[in-house]
Amino acid sequence: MKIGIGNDHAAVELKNIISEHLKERGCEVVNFGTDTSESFDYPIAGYKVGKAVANGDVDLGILICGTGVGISLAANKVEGVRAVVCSEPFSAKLSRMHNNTNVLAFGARVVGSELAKMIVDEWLDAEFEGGRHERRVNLLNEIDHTRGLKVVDEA
Ligand SMILES: O=C[C@H](O)[C@H](O)[C@H](O)COP(=O)(O)O
Repeated sequence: MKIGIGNDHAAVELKNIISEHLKERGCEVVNFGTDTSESFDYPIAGYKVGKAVANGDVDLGILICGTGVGISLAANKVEGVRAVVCSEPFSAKLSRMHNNTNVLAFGARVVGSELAKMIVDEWLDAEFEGGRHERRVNLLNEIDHTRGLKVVDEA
């Protein structure tokens, strides 16, 4: 599996730890983030990873900034991206099973490295369940692709 990883200056160390962890799992890792502590604007990395996921250049994306919030917001602006910010493994796992998320974000100022690895593992090991969840993800996709939702707009 090919994973795109992105980060800002707040998350260089955790990005390196998570990249190593991903490689140990057998993943190929493509780095879209900064590698220095110099101030770096998170939307750039969030957009790059989001675009790589949406284009199919990578299978999934992982984003880390101070909180995971800004960088996930940037990724979610890219059509086709469903990014989730998680500080614990349960939501990470369910976000794939129910919401078919394709980008995971967390905060280097929020979670420690061991918890971050658990979040990543639960997310990667989970699978989309489909069924009723597919209908809901399709509604999300409709908003994403058309900026509207027929069931609401035409009611
Ligand atoms: O959501 C944004 C991220 O948490 C950034 O990492 C954070 O805003 C950067 O803050 P600063 O420039 O104060 O390090």
